[in-house]
Amino acid sequence: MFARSAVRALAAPSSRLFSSSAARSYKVAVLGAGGGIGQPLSLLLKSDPLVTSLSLYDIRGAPGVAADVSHVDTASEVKGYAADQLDKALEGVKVVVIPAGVPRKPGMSRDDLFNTNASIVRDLASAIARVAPAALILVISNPVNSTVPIVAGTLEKAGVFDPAHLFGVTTLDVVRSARFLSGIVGAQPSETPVTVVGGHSGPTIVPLLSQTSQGKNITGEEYSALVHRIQFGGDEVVKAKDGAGSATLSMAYAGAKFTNALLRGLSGEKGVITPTFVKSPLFADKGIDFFASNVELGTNGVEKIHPIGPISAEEEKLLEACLPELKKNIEKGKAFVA
Ligand SMILES: NC(=O)C1=CN([C@@H]2O[C@H](COP(=O)(O)OP(=O)(O)OC[C@H]3O[C@@H](n4cnc5c(N)ncnc54)[C@H](O)[C@@H]3O)[C@@H](O)[C@H]2O)C=CC1
Ligand SMILES: O=C([O-])CC(=O)C(=O)O
Repeated sequence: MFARSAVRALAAPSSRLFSSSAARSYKVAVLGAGGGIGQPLSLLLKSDPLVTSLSLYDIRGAPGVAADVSHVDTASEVKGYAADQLDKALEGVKVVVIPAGVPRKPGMSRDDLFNTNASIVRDLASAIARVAPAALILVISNPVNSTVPIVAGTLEKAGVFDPAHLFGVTTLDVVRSARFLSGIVGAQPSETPVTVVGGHSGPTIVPLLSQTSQGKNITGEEYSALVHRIQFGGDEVVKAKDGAGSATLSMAYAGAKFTNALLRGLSGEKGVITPTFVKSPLFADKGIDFFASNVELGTNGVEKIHPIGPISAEEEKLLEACLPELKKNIEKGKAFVA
């Protein structure tokens, strides 16, 4: 994000986090903008040159966040909306990012958030279906394995579901994998990208280290420890925050990174490929119709869902453990909407 020269960094808001070769620009809404993720995410989106207009909504605090963020010296417009202004916040929006909902406390699983977050996400999806049915929707709220099917089901009921427009944001797993692997092999994280497939909770997070030149030689205990750290990176933060919530800053970074990738794809940039949790044919024969894998992002959102490719025997085992859990999470989300 920050260039080596401080002067250049201040003068040029575009950065490594936000690459942009495109001339188009977009109105983006953040629902849950007052929260731990929502605030830094709104700040980062204000710095993204592809975002022309930011619409910040929360049941509390969004106008204040908007006033604050609006002073950042990039050209985009920022408006904040109070609890009773959801429809207004969604007017004319191209992309909606949803970090609304409660986070974990120590001892909780992501699934323990279902009872609170399922209805929050459903109600927001209903409003999107009504006001901005063509918007692309990025779901951050946990449990992602269930909230994405809830949004899909809600849009389906309203007759406006477009599978190319709905994404579960699993970028934090990708960010963590690159960072943790880089630390082990002593390289830059940009040199250690890892494709992460499956879902977004514990054993459903499947990093494909064998597909990377830097990761494929990691074996034995070191391999097991790295996979465990990637799968349970969220717990590491929940524990360290000791009751004050879960990952917010790294998630805001990951959310802004994924949003920028999506906007670049929408703008016509070719070859924008990143893992994300989408309606997917890859394991549909096993009754699993949402799955994270590499997805090419294009002018209409999902352009192409890539197969997972060749994987190691260990990764076959990880996938075996992932699928039944993921299926259960997806079915729980579907049942909630049905
Ligand atoms: N996908 C991922 O990788 C990650 C997902 N998360 C999830 O993101 C969610 C948010 O986490 P935090 O920002 O830390 O929580 P937070 O509690 O700090 O913020 C949540 C915000 O949502 C707002 N909110 C609640 N109901 C709402 C509604 N109906 N409409 C609009 N806003 C509403 C709250 O007022 C609050 O400002 C959690 O579910 C958490 O588990 C967190 C980290 C990573
Ligand atoms: O762990 C949590 O609850 C938040 C999250 O999804 C993550 O940090 O990956």
